[in-house]
Amino acid sequence: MPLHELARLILIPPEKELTLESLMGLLVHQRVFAKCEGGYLLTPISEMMLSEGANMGAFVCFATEPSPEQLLFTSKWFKDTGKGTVFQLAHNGKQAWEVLKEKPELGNLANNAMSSHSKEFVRILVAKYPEIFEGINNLVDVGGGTGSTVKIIADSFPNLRCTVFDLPHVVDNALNNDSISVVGGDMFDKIPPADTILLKTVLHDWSDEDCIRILKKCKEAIDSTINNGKVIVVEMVLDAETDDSKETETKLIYNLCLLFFFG
Ligand SMILES: C[S@@+](CC[C@H](N)C(=O)[O-])C[C@H]1O[C@@H](n2cnc3c(N)ncnc32)[C@H](O)[C@@H]1O
Repeated sequence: MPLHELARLILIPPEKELTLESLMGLLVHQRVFAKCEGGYLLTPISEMMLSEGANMGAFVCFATEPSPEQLLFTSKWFKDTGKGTVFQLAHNGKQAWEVLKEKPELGNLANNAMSSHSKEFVRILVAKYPEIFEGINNLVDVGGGTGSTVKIIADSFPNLRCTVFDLPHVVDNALNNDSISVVGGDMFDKIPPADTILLKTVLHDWSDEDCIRILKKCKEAIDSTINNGKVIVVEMVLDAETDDSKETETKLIYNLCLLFFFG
């Protein structure tokens, strides 16, 4: 795409086109775009930010909000011997989930980031590892956000009854349809009963002690009369066909986000 066309599409006034060109130069240097004779091309990095597929753009928006200067706390955090996260240091000790509740616009960014992650990675999960879901009747996706993950699972396995379980203000925005139940609550109190519990990109947010508390609640939720009950833990899905640089960038963006929000 030529520069002037790009400027026109993203509503940059002509007097700022020169600055846009400098910015594009920097982004070309960082391999976010490539330069060709007629203008600029997408690279594997910018392809990841297209709205279809693994839209890491939503992740970048989340990781750089509410304000980049908070990243300055990272240096302080490394030197600090306290137990909190970078995010807590920048927010008077409050945990990320509390602040996401208090600031709905930031909460929406977080939910969109997770949802875009799910759309790509759960699609790979159900296509490449269908055996994980075979033989199960009902599944609760704990910390399932607004339900993108269970939607893909329910569409792929129509006989499976799926529930999305998350904090009440999060599931308020969840998809609600015949194949999916929506339950609001706190996983540290009680998880709805099921024969299978899914924890996708949830445990990494918590300390070892908290993970043990969550896993004990999962065990309580699985009916003891079922002998094939299970907990499925998904942290990272790798697709053998995925371009190496894409995979590296995905991990980088993801890990930066984790470092900042969850320590
Ligand atoms: C990193 S997100 C993962 C979302 C989703 N599993 C996914 O992969 O798209 C973690 C989720 O845990 C939820 N969560 C945090 N504390 C929770 C709690 N005490 N009980 C239930 N869900 C909680 C958050 O609201 C958020 O949706």
